[in-house]
Amino acid sequence: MPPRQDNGRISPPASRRGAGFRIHHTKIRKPVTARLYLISPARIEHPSIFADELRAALDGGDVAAFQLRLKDVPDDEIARVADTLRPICQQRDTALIMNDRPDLAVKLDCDGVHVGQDDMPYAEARRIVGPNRQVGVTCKASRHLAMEAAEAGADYVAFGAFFPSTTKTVTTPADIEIVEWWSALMQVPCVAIGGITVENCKPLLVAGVDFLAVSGGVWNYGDGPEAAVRAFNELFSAHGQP
Ligand SMILES: Cc1ncc(COP(=O)(O)OP(=O)(O)O)c(N)n1
Ligand SMILES: Cc1nc(C(=O)O)sc1CCOP(=O)(O)O
Ligand SMILES: [Mg+2]
Repeated sequence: MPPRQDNGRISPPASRRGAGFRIHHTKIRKPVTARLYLISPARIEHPSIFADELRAALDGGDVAAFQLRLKDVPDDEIARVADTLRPICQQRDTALIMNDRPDLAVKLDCDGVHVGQDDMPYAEARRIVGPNRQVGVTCKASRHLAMEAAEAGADYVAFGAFFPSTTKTVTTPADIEIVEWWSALMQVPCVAIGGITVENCKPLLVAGVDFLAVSGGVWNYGDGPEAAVRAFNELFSAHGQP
């Protein structure tokens, strides 16, 4: 059976989902309208409690990717969290992306890895994860870094930070114009990150962003994560309509 093509996303056949180590991984492809790329909190103390929050968030609507971004956490703890959250992501065709660590992306059967400029070069990450997993690269506010990453084969480039973030203090300010420029010229999808909320994201949609990477704007949303995901998706649909 050929893979199902659905709004720019290719899903594995149902018969191959959740059946041990996967050959086909959920892909991040250029979408027709913007999509959400959810970033985890930096610490998850109780995986089973967070699993309920993630389920609720994903019940709010479409989420293209969920990045496990645990900082200063031992590998065995990352493994425990990934093992708890992987089936939730797989069930909903949400790509599970490991932050910083291509080795763990492979070991923990994630769909891809995100690497920053201080983590390792794109080529090294690709060598470790192989051709079937996604590799995304932080390009801050640099056209040059983004062109280099896309040329090298990155599955997406990430620009930011567009707004002040309460999740990460040291960030490079990025201008929305870089998204306008990228989306007008390039086919490789671009992700915007940094302090993005339901309230402030509209200019990024107008600029043609492919994915909004959001942490605080979902987990700290007044009405809860499910309502945040629903509100983002309503904005995406409204923006996609003529
Ligand atoms: C989608 C996405 N974009 C950018 C980043 C930032 O990555 P990096 O610069 O490596 O910083 P840390 O996340 O490792 O603190 C990201 N994680 N995801
Ligand atoms: C992980 C990260 N990287 C950034 C960058 O600018 O590269 S901003 C950021 C934090 C994202 O969380 P929030 O949506 O809560 O601001
Ligand atoms: Mg990093």
